[in-house]
Amino acid sequence: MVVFDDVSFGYGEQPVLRDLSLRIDRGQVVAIMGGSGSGKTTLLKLIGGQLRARTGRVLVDGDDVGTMNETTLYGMRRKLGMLFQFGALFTDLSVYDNVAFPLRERGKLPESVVRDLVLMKLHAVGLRGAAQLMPAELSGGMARRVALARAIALDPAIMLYDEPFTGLDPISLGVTGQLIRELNDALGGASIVVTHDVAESLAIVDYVYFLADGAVVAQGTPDEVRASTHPFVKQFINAEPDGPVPFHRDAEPYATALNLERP
Ligand SMILES: Nc1ncnc2c1ncn2[C@@H]1O[C@H](COP(=O)(O)OP(=O)(O)OP(=O)(O)O)[C@@H](O)[C@H]1O
Repeated sequence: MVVFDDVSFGYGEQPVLRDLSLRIDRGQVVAIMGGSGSGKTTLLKLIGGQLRARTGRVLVDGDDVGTMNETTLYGMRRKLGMLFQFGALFTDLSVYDNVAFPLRERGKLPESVVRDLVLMKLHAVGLRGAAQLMPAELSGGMARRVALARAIALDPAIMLYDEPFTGLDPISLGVTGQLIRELNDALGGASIVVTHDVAESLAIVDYVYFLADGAVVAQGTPDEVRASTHPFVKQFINAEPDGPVPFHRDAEPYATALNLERP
C-alpha cells in the first residue's frame, strides 16, 4: 500500500531523510518510532504529497506520489485518512456534524445516507450516544475518538496516525489502540502509526520501523523488537534517557554559550 524506495529529503540544506526504504502491505498496521526530529512527521507528509522526495520514490497504492499533478494528487488523497495528535474538532459543530463534515463536503450524498454513515462511524468508535454533544462537552479521549470517526468517514484505504496516544489516560490509550487495529481490519487497508508509545503500539502493530537521523536503524515484528539487543531499540523500549539517541541536541560547547571561556 505504501513503499518508500531509497527516499532522500531535506529542508533547505538540512538533510532529514537519507536513503530511506520501507513498505507497508495491505492489512498491516505498522509503527514508525524514533526520537524527536528523526523525520517521522516528514515521512507522513511525503505520503500525503505535501512534500516531495528529492531522490527515490514514494508509492501509494502503486502510484508514484512525486510525479503526481494536482488532479492525481487530489485523487490519491481520497485514499488517505489522517488523525493528528491535535486533530482538532470544529468547536462550533456537534459531534454528529463534525463526522458529517467530510461526507457533506464530498457533496451529492442525500442527508439520509449521511445520517446512516455518521451513525455507523460513531458506532464503530463507541460514541453513537454522544452524537448530539458539542466538542466542549467531551473528554480528551472521547474527542480523539470522534476525530477518528471523522477520519474514517470516507472509508480511507490507508490511515495515517501522528502520535495518536499522546495525552490520553491509560484506559483511553488502550481503547484508541484497539480501535486503530479493529478499524484497520474492518477497512481492509493499511495503517501507519507514528508514535513514541512503545508498549501501546507493540500490542497492536504487525511491524515496527525505528528511525534515527532519517534512516531506518532497526525493524521487526513486535516479538523481534522485544527480543532485540540492538542498542537503539533497547534504549527505546526501556525509555533510557541517553544511548544512541543523545539527550542533547548538537550545540556549541555550553561554556562557550555561557561566555565562561573569557579570561
Ligand atoms: N518546515 C520545516 N522547515 C525546516 N525544518 C523542518 C521543517 N519541519 C521539520 N523540520 C526539521 O526536520 C527534522 C525532522 O522533523 P520531523 O517533524 O519530521 O521530526 P519528527 O520525527 O516528527 O519529530 P517529533 O517526534 O519531535 O515530532 C527536524 O530537525 C526539524 O527541525
